[in-house]
Amino acid sequence: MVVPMRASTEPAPRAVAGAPVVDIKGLSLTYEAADGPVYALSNVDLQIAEGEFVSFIGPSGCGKTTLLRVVADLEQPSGGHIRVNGVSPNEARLRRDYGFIFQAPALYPWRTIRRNVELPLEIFGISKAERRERSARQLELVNLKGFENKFPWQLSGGMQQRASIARALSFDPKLLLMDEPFGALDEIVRDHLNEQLLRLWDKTGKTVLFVTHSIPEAVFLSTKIVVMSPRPGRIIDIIDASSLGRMRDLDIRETPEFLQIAHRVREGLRAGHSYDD
Ligand SMILES: Nc1ncnc2c1ncn2[C@@H]1O[C@H](COP(=O)(O)OP(=O)(O)OP(=O)(O)O)[C@@H](O)[C@H]1O
Repeated sequence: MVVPMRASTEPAPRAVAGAPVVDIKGLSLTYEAADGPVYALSNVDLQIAEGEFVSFIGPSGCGKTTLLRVVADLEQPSGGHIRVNGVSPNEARLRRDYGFIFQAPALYPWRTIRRNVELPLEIFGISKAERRERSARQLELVNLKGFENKFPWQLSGGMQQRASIARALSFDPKLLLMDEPFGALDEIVRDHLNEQLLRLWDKTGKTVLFVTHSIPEAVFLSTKIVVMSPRPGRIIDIIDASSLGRMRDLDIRETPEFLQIAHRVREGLRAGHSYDD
C-alpha cells in the first residue's frame, strides 16, 4: 500500500535544529465503534529525536498500530498534540516526510520489483530517468541489486519485505514507520533482516518507529524501547538501549547488558498487565 503524497518537488523545510522529530503530548484516541467507544490511546507523551530507532512493544490491541497511524496522519487523535518534523502529521504527509512499511509487503504481483519500487514516484510524475536512478539506489541499499526484473512471487518473503522497504525509501523520507514488518517471517530470516535493517539505519541516518511483539527484536534494534500497557494504550516505560552501541551483531543478545534491558522490557510488560480479568 502506498500512502498518498503530494507531487511537489520542492525541498521540505528542515525541522528546527535540536527539536524532536516526533513530539507527542497528552495524546488520546477513541474509536467510535458500532457497539460503543474503544479507548485505544490515553495520555501518551513521547519525544523522538532525529536518528533514533524507537521500538513500540505491548500486548495485542494496546494501540501500537494506532499510534503509528496517528504519526502518519492516517488516524486523527481525539485529544492532545502531535508534531512531526515540527509540523502537523498532515503537513508532514504532504511533504512526504515518512515512508510506511506494513507487515505484509503488499507488492503488486504483475509489476517487477523495480516497477513496484518506482510506483510512488510514477504516481507523482517523476521522470523515468530519475525513477530508474532512485530505484537502483534504494534496491542496492536493501541488497536487492540484480533482482530488479523479477516479479514479487519469484522472491522469498524476506526479499519481498526488503523490496517494500526500498519502495518506502523511494522518496528518501526522514522517517520510517514500520508496523511489524518482519512479524510473518521465520526466525532465521528475521534475524538476518534485523541485521540488515540496522546497517541500513546506520548508513542512512533515518529516524525509525518500529512496532514489534518481540522483546529480543526490540532490544537488538533500538536506541529506545517504548513499553505500552493494555488498552487504553499508555506508556509504561521508556528504556534507553543506546548503551548497546549503534552497530550490533546478533551475538550481543547473549551479553549481560542486553539481557538486562530485555529483562526490564519484560518486567514493564508484566507490570502493565492486569491479571484480574
Ligand atoms: N477503526 C477502528 N475502529 C474501532 N476500533 C479499532 C479500530 N482500529 C483499531 N481498533 C481497536 O483499537 C485497539 C488498538 O488497536 P491497534 O491495532 O492499534 O493495537 P495494536 O497494539 O497494534 O495490536 P496488535 O499488536 O494486535 O497489532 C484495539 O482494541 C482495536 O480493536
